[in-house]
Amino acid sequence: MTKLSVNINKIATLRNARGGNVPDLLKVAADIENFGAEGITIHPRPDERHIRYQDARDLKNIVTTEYNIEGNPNQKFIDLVLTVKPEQVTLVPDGVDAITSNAGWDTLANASFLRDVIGTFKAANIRTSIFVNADPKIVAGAADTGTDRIELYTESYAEAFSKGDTSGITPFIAAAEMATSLGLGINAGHDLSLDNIQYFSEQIPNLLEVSIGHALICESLYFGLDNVIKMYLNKLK
Ligand SMILES: CC(=O)[C@@H](O)[C@H](O)COP(=O)(O)O
Ligand SMILES: NCC(=O)COP(=O)(O)O
Repeated sequence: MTKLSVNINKIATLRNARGGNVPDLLKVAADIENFGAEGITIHPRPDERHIRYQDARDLKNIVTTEYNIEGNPNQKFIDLVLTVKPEQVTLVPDGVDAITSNAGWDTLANASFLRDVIGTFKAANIRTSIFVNADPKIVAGAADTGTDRIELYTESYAEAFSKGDTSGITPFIAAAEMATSLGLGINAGHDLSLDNIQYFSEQIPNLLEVSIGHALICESLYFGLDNVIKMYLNKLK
């Protein structure tokens, strides 16, 4: 059974566009859970262009499912996560000026840094995940850091799938098999959508969780949040 965690960055983007509190991020998060989502994901970025650090703290009192905070582990992010204590933290190596996440960790080159950060979060009883490309060597490097899970960076799969090419799944199957053989849990995310999610979840063994934001909010413009969440849950059965 694969859990659906809804990334609510785009709700914060919409709210910030007018400077007020519409839509109310906390109410939307609670509604998303009531509609059936099994987790809430946020990705506070240093410029707070969507999720603000205060949002991350406020959501702690609202989220009753699984709370997942993603981000690049600079000291401010580490302090935030240790204060909020979500169920899961996902480490993403995003540049400050990147428009969105655009790479997974090189777990070999950053082994000692990642080991330290993972150790800090695990000592606080927070489950850890590392965002990685679908590469068995990189997955093996992630296992060496002591992380609980990896998050497979699915952009390349989504891009190929949108052109009718399902062979983009092949490296993800190899990476997932490596993860399972090393005892790592498997999450996935980035550019997953109603179009590509079912094939991905059917092909990837032991997929524990997907986090989906951009496409899910876009699809909700046409079908409504409640319907879209149920459509995802149906495809993940
Ligand atoms: C980690 C990841 O894959 C991202 O998709 C992410 O959390 C989205 O971030 P933005 O909403 O800032 O594009
Ligand atoms: N971890 C991926 C995520 O939270 C959402 O990514 P996207 O669906 O906004 O591309």
